[in-house]
Amino acid sequence: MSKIPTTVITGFLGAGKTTLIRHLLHNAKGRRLALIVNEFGDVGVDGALLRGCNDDACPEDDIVELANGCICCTVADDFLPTMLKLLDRANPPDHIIIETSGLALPKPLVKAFQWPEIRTRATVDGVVALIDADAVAAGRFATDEAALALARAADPSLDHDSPLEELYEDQLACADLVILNKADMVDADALTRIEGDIGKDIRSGVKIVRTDHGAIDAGVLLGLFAEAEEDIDARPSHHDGDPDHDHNDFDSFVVTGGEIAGVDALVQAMAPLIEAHDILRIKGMVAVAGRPARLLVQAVGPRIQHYFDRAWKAEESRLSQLVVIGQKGLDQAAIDSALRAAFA
Ligand SMILES: Nc1nc2c(ncn2[C@@H]2O[C@H](COP(=O)(O)OP(=O)(O)OP(=O)(O)O)[C@@H](O)[C@H]2O)c(=O)[nH]1
Repeated sequence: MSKIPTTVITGFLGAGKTTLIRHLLHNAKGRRLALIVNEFGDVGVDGALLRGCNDDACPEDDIVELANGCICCTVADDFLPTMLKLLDRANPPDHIIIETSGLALPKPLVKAFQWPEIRTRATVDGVVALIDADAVAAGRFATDEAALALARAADPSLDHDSPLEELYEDQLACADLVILNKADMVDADALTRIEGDIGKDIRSGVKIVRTDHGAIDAGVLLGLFAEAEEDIDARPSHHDGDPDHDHNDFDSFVVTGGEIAGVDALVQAMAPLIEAHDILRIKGMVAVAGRPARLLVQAVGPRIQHYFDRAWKAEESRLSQLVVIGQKGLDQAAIDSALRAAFA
């Protein structure tokens, strides 16, 4: 029996993993893909985004959400049963894609493929690290010293050895392919510089590909034949031998309410909050008073994006839910009450 290839997509919060997977679904060239989406927090924004694309190429039933934060901590309870269910299907997928939560260390997940029940039936075709060129160019979780020096000057509290940077380096060190995404937002010189920096953190032979909105050919992304679970020891990690890893350094919570008064009110509430607190990511689905469509909200660092993705369905209640993810110690009460100012 041949093993089902699985691609693990890592990448820091907001790097563009969901966007890349949407592109892949639209360009799967006849491959039957199943997706395992590891949400951070229990509001399935990425799963909803993938399902919400209203396209035949999106395999509604083949999108499985893991909502327990970190795959590596819930391997036995959550990840393994989910994998086995996919593998046991009468008509199993041709390829499985795993979107990690954006705060996940890749290595423990790859290790899960060594479990006897999985090892004989699935293999890690490749670990893909998606890098947010815009964020790295701005010196956020960059190894680039010039950018980092600039960021340091702007922010004396920036810690070079922060878990953010370790996570970034771990994702690169485990990768079989690096995708430098958001290439549209950064000039050519900066891209070349970032590639040089990334080159120091990746294993030899690993290629870097530039993308805009994750637009990469399925033939480049899938079929790397890495069998990553077999050579896991060749992939260094800051957390080798460390059973207690770092996701405890992050906080996440959900702000839930009814309708918001308007899009501007929400943006006005969010922008100063992101600046004042250690917020890495805000995303969610929002009901806007008087509007039949659902508003998707995405903030990555200081950039806030929003668009109406589809009409609310009759059976859905018009609830607004925003997931806030940040460094440990977020002032949840202050953030919650400031966001609530936007509600109708
Ligand atoms: N300009 C630009 N924006 C992008 C690109 N790729 C993604 N984005 C935007 O960046 C935001 C985050 O993208 P997502 O695909 O949700 O990122 P993610 O990695 O899945 O995020 P998490 O799951 O929260 O970690 C969205 O607003 C995207 O529209 C790109 O190449 N260029």
